[in-house]
Amino acid sequence: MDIILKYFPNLTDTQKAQFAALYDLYTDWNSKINVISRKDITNLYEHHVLHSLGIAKVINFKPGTEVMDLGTGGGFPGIPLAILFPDTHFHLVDSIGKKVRVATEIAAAVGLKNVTTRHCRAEEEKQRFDFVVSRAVMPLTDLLKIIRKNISKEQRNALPNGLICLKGGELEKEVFPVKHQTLIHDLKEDFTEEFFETKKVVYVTINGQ
Ligand SMILES: C[S@@+](CC[C@H](N)C(=O)[O-])C[C@H]1O[C@@H](n2cnc3c(N)ncnc32)[C@H](O)[C@@H]1O
Repeated sequence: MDIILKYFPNLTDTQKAQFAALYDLYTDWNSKINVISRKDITNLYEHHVLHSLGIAKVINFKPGTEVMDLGTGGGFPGIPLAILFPDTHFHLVDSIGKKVRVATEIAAAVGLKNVTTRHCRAEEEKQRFDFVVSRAVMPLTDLLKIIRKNISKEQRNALPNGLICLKGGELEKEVFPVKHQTLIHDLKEDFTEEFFETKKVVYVTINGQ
């Protein structure tokens, strides 16, 4: 938990309590339904919570922003972002029902009013959003095909609407075929821990329909 305060020192007491509650909640739910690698649970704050918050180093969502987390699993990056941005709405989607249940239960347990969840394939989700976020789900070009229908035309943030995903390692081959305007942000510039050495945030601008 200290690592969250190290990089996000201005949290309210409510946010601190919500982040602190995640450890016991994920430890308990993960023992029943696997949403993160069991041996990685002790690294929850660094590898999962802080990694998810890496998106906040690229964009500060304005109040009223609508975001979909595609392939949220047990709630990453959606739940940590929903704690950090209480005035932004996060819609968490996953095709595996029991994982969605974990995300739903944890969001309710920490009292998040800005989160909705849905058990479906993202291909079936027709709602529109300002941004889609995603971590460890599918290659960039496949994500772009699915979410084109979901990005709204209306702009309300400093950055144009689009896709923001967390990626690791060698990205050249994945980004090269993407025809849209793309920005790659190295998380090692923000977070000094070795885990972030190869971690990146990829932001792709999408012209909404
Ligand atoms: C490796 S997990 C990552 C989960 C979470 N984003 C995280 O970082 O912990 C990939 C998730 O994407 C989901 N997924 C894959 N394709 C999907 C699709 N077309 N629609 C919705 N969810 C999908 C899977 O069910 C799985 O839960």
